[in-house]
Amino acid sequence: MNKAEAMADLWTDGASGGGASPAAKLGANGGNELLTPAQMAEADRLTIASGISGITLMNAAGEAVANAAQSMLTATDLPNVLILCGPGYNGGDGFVAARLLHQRGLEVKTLLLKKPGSLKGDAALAFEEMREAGAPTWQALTPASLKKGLSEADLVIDALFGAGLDRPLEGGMAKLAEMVNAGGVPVLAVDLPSGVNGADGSAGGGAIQAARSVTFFRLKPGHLLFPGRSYCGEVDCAQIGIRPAVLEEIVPELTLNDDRLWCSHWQEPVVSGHKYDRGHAVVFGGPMHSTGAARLAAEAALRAGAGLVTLACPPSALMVNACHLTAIMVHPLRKGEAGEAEGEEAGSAGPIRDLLSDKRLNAALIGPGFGVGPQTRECVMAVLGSVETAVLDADALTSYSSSPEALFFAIAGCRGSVVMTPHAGEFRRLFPDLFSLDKLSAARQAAQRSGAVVVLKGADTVIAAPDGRAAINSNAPAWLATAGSGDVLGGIVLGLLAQGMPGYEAAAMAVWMHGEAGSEAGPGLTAEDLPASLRPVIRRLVEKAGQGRKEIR
Ligand SMILES: NC(=O)C1=CN([C@@H]2O[C@H](COP(=O)(O)OP(=O)(O)OC[C@H]3O[C@@H](n4cnc5c(N)ncnc54)[C@H](O)[C@@H]3O)[C@@H](O)[C@H]2O)[C@@H](O)CC1
Ligand SMILES: [K+]
Repeated sequence: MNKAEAMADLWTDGASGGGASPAAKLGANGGNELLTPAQMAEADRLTIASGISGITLMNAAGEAVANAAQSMLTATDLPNVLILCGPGYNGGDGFVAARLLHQRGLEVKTLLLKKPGSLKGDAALAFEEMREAGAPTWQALTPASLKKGLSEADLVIDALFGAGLDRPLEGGMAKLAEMVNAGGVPVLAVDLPSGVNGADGSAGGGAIQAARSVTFFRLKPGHLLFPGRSYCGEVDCAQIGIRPAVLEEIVPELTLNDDRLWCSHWQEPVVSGHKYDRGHAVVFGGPMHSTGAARLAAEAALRAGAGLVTLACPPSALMVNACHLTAIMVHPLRKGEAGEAEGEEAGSAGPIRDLLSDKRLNAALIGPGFGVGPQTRECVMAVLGSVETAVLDADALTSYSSSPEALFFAIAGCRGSVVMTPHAGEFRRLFPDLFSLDKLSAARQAAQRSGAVVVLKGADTVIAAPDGRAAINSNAPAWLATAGSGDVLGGIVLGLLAQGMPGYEAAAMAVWMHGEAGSEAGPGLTAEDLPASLRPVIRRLVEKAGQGRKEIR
C-alpha cells in the first residue's frame, strides 16, 4: 500500500478521529469521484455492454436498499414498509427491494405512480418478479392511498425519482412529497431523495426529506451540494457490480474533497530539513484599525507548515501587529499606507515590490482587512507581478468589482498559481453573470475565466481549477461560519503554497484542513481557535503518512 492509499483508507471510512466531522456521515465507499446522473448512466451503459445485465445491476441496487431498510428498522413484531415507486428505473429498484423485504417476512406495501403496464425494460421485469414472488400489495399512488399508507408505515422507501429527475417537482407530485414530509415516518431514499437534482443539488420544487439515502457506485454532486445535501440524511454508497475501470472512459473531473485528492502532493517535514525548505510566506495587512484579519491569516499559514511567515503592513499598524505576534515577523511597508482611502497619497505598491524582490518570499496573501480602493488594486498588481504564488481574498477581490478583467489579465501573466477565496458576496461582485448558475458551474466557469483556482466558500465549498477539475468539500461544521474564519482559510492556503504545493491541491487541502480544525475546536469556536486546532489535524496526517510508509517497507 502506498502513502496515498494508506491515508485514503484511514481518512474516508468515518474513522477520521476529528469527532463530529460531517464527512463521517458520507459513505464514500468506492472512490472519491463524483458522477453526474449522465455520467452514471454512462457507467451503467458501459457495464451492461461489458456483459453484466441491467437487471443484475437493478437486483444488486434493490438488495442494497433492502439491507439499508432493515438496518433502519427497530425490532417491532412485523415492521411495515411503504414503498413509493416511480415510472422509471428508480421505481425498479423499489420493486426489487419490495420483493426481497417481502421474502424476508416484512409487511410491504407498494404505491405506484404509473400503471404497471406503462413500466419499461428492467423496471417492468422487476415488477413481474415482485408479483411472481407472492407480491406485496400494490396500489396506485394517490393522496388517499398515501395517507393510509403513512398511517401504517414504520419506514417509507422513496423510489419515485432518482437520476432521471428531469424537472422540479410540481403540482400533485409536490403535494405528495409534502405529505410524505409531514407524515413523520423515516424515509430511505433510493439513489437520491425525489426532487433533488443529482447534478447540482437543486430542489426547486421541494423534495422528499430522507433520513438516509442509498446511492450506487459513486456519490453524485447532489448529495453534497445544498440544498440537496440537506434532504439526503446519511448517505451510503453501495457497490452493485459496476467496475471502476469504466471511469477510465468517463474521466470524471469532479471529486469529493478528501485526502485522495491532495495527499500525494503534500510533503511532511523531514528530519534533515530546514525551515527555508518549507517556504517563506508573506501576508499583506491593512491599516491600524483593521489588523486582526491579517494576523489570523499569518498564524494559520505558519501552523499550516510554512517555514517562515512575515506580516507586512503600513508603519502605523506595525506596533499593534508586533505586540500580538511572536513567531511571525513583521515588516513595515514604509512609503505610505496600504488601504488608504481614495485620494490620499498612494504608496504601498513600491514597498511591496521591494519586499517581494527577495525571491525567498515565495507566496503572498493580500486582501483580508486591507481596505477597498484604487491603492489596493495597485498593491494587488504589485503582488501578482512579483511573487511566485498568491492568494487573493476579501478586499483584494472587492476592489476589482468594476474592473474584473484587469485582475484576470494580471493573473494570466503570473508565473505560478493564483488562488482566489471569495465568499458568495465577493464572488457576485467579480462574476455577476455567473451568480445565477448552480454553485458548481459558477465556480468552474469563474476559474476558467479568471485563470485562478477558485474557492467558492460556504457550507458546501467548491474548489475549481482553470483546467476543469473541481472538488466539493463536505467536512465543514456549522460553527465554522464565524468572523475571521475565512481569513484563517486564506492563511492555510498560503502556508501550503509556500511549501510548494500546486494551487488546486493546496486550495483543496486547505479547505479540508479548515473543516477538520473546525470540528476539532468544536462548538463555541472563534477564528482565533482555528490555527491551534490545526495541530491535531496535521498530527493525524503525519501519522497516517507514516503508516503508509511502514507498510511499504
Ligand atoms: N441499469 C441502470 O441504468 C440502473 C439504474 N438504476 C436506477 O435507475 C435510476 C434512474 O432511472 P431512470 O433513468 O429511469 O430515471 P428515474 O427512475 O429517476 O425517473 C425517470 C422517470 O421519471 C419521470 N420524471 C422525472 N422527473 C419528474 C418530475 N419532476 N415529476 C414527474 N415525473 C418525473 C421521467 O419522465 C421518467 O419517466 C437511478 O436513480 C437508479 O435508482 C439502478 O437500478 C442501477 C442500475
Ligand atoms: K428516490
